[in-house]
Amino acid sequence: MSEISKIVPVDIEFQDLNYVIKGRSVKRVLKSINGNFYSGELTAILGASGSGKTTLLNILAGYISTGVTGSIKVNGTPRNMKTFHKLAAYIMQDDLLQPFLNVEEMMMIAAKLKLGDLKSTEEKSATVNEVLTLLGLEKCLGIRTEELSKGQKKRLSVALEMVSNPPVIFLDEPTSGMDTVSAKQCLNTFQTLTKQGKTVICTIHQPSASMLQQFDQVYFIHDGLCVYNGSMTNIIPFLSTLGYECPVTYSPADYIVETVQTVQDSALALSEGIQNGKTNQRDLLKESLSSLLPRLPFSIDEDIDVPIIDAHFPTTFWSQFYILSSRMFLQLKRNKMEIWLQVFNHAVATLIFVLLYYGIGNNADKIVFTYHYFISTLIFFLYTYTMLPVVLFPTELQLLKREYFNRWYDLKPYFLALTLRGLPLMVLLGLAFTSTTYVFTNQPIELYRFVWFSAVCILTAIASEGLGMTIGSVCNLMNGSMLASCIIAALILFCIHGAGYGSQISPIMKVIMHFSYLRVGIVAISNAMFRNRDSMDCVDKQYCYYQDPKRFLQDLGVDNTPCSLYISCLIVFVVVFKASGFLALKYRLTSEFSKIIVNYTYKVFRHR
Ligand SMILES: Nc1ncnc2c1ncn2[C@@H]1O[C@H](COP(=O)(O)OP(=O)(O)OP(=O)(O)O)[C@@H](O)[C@H]1O
Repeated sequence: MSEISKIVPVDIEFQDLNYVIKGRSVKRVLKSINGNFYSGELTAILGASGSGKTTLLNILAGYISTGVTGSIKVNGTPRNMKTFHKLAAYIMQDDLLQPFLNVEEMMMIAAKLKLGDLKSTEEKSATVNEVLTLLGLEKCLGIRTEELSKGQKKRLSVALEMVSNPPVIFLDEPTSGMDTVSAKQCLNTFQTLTKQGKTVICTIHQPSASMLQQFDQVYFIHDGLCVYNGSMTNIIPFLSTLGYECPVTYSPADYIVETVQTVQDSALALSEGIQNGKTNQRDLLKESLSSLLPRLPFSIDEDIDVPIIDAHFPTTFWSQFYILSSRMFLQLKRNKMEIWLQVFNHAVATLIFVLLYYGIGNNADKIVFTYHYFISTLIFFLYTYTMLPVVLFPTELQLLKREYFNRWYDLKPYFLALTLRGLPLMVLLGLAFTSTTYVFTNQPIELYRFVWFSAVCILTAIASEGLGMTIGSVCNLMNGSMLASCIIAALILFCIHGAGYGSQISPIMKVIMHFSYLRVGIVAISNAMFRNRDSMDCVDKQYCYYQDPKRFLQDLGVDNTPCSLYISCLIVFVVVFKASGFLALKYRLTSEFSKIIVNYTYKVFRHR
């Protein structure tokens, strides 16, 4: 028997399921609903927009847990999320696929991450081919994901999860945006999966009558209540018993949705008639066939066919890191546009800096301009590397969501791979920028000064990337851009405050200013570049105040602290911002983590 046809039947049952959102007002999205979804069946959750379909799917898949009460059972035993995660795959509505990779590469990466280190490459390749053939994608092997049609993309999303052969598949509106033919093809695919004994549950928005015939079970929701639960063929008799006659020209599904919205109290009547989902108007034949399949309780790990190596994941930390790094570097290599844009950005900036500050480096009359050059350089690195993740990370998050939620890998190896991905280009372009501008602005040709200067610039860039990642993880593009601009402005203000009047800066203000890593950077650069230096060139030596650059350092309020201390301080900033980026990402992706923070904050304020 082939790998993917070995399946354990999984039934899902939920009772008295409530979901309450506590925002500005309390909203009860699901109201004590009940239901049973069976293995080997294709189930649709239906209802008007805003009725609660996605919410129910999210709760059943375990994507939402805060604010949920009621019981969810898997094969008769209470759902254990740790085990259930290994049984189920969740394909979200706005699932994005990794760009710049072809179908075969995507599938092999999924296989490497999901099938673990215990299976050979040949075995993984065989599974990939089998899944692709099953989902009708065998001819798309070399096609890049962005060139696939909407239907092919959705099938690829399913194929990626199918690699580990999950017995339960949740899909949020898998046919939205497709024409009827593609939508029916997609549903045919899901029917094929149910024939292997899988439990396939999806939400569907406005399905055609012929599409509905493909479902074994339909579950209608209206305003958080279940208004029908059973087979399509039993809808009309059920409605009839409650006094609602569906006209012959009407699709029963449209009739239910319209009736509950337009006829007063009909939703309550239907909900009572179906006991809010407790009753299931199933086909008797299916019921008796389904009862023949043995159901195992899923309380122990041995029930699952996926090897578990790293407590929760099929592969070790370093395998995950290696696979993810390889994928990221392959994508970076193919994303020529991103590389060229960064090269262009640095080249234009270099040109502007050279034109603005050409040859001034040893000129005491122009020492203020030299200082401007240092500050502008830091601002360039701050701005570029903060804004890049703020702009790009919200999309990256969408890509990350499905893979992380479906337990392909842990966040730590992903974050490490992501951090290292941009580093070579950042260092290369950064050094090209600093060395060119350093030479053309005529700074002292002394290795240690150049090394300090470049080190501060690169560390500023890395810290800024961490800052940008933190903002990009918790904010969307618009809010993130605004927040980043405010933070950048504050960092610059604290950096340049009191320049020229250094002796007048109060000691407290000096301490506060060091919370801006830009300030730490500029102090480090000023020290490295102006201290222990020969007299600078002057046009008029008699009135050349800054001939000894030490005076300039005094006016800037820069004391004699060793440069290495400032570099250490910058490294601390790098660590803090990277850690905050990681925590922000975890907060965004893990509802449990968000819950811990919310509870902790609540406790702190309650005890005050
Ligand atoms: N985070 C949230 N905050 C406030 N209200 C929410 C939140 N999530 C969902 N809701 C509300 O819960 C209700 C159900 O939302 P849900 O997304 O489940 O509907 P749906 O039936 O899937 O709709 P659609 O077909 O348009 O996607 C809606 O009224 C929605 O406004």
